[in-house]
Amino acid sequence: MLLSLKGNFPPAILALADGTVFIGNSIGATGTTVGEVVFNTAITGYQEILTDPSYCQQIVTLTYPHIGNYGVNAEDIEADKVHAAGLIIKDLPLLASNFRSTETLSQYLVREKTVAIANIDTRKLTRLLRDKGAQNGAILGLATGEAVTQARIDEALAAAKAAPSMKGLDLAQVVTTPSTYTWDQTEWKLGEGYGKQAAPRFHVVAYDYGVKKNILRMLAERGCKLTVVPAKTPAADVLAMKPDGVFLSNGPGDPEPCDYAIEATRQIIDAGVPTFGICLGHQIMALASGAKTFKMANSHHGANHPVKDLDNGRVSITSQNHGFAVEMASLPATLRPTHISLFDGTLQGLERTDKPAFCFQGHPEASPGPHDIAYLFDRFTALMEKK
Ligand SMILES: NC(=O)CC[C@H](N)C(=O)O
Repeated sequence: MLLSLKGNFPPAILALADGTVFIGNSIGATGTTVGEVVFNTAITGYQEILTDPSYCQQIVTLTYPHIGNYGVNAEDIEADKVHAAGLIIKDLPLLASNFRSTETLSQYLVREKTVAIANIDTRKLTRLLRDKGAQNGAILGLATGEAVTQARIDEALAAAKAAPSMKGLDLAQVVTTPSTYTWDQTEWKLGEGYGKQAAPRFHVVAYDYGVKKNILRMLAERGCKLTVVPAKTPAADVLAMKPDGVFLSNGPGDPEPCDYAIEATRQIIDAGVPTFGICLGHQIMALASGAKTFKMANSHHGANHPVKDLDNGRVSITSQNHGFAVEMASLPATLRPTHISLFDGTLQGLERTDKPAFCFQGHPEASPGPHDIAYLFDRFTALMEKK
């Protein structure tokens, strides 16, 4: 039997901007955190989710009830630190058991200074978020010996209400790398760990708007030598490197205020360089091509989202993490829809009809999630090959 750790952890308060309050236990750092509360339906991959830079200023609720059961390790990371603003779970199992585990989830959260709450009704919270749409929240992780008082609840409510709206926030420039670096790590293999790219066939410049490491690994695995550049690098600097292709990464926040990225992407695509964008990169490519984006009422976060390839009717189960989307009705003649979500019909993939450029809203790099749509990375190398 998995024993709940209730009682061994100090209390924590979760308050939503609409006034809803949940009382649970603090399983991470002591203190207050605020952010947009979203729910993710993946059943594994909590460490990849916590470290995904696209979760900057978002508090993640995991709908799967047992989180922490296989511990954490030094390898399953998508960035060098936790980026999620906080974590909400139902049950933290007493035992963390896995041959790769080096630490428990709780120890990791404390070390990463991440505020987290357990032992709340995550089903109730998820239904509320689904019915009312995205909203801000705050978690107060109390210290041992501290009690939940009306004053602390009011403090949490005030923090939730004061949190900034995700709409209009440019967070790519907050999480991007401060300087250019090269990347040669390839995909993880059982018994071997991560590999090293030895014989590159292509030089790809990757714009880092909050890039997940597994994207870089999957590109390196396919023969790409990577130069990762800061989000605000001008197109001229990138074109001067004479890349075979340019990659536009995932990232947090609203794509619309990222005018520097939209302008650079326009110039790179105009120059005819093969270009591939994922998630925020997909939205930026769409904006650079004349389409519009909008904030979704129900964002997509999970590892089980069906997406249809409109060219062949094939359905892939995909990993998703976005709160904005490209408006189908806004597509100019030069943008062709290639994929749609079978959950809500929203746009999932686009291709330029006049240039070698395409993009995807979900996450072909998975991490966590299924690998069904990894073929998009091969499509990118094929585009560079052709060129
Ligand atoms: N994972 C991402 O790149 C997310 C893109 C964007 N921040 C959104 O929420 O839609």
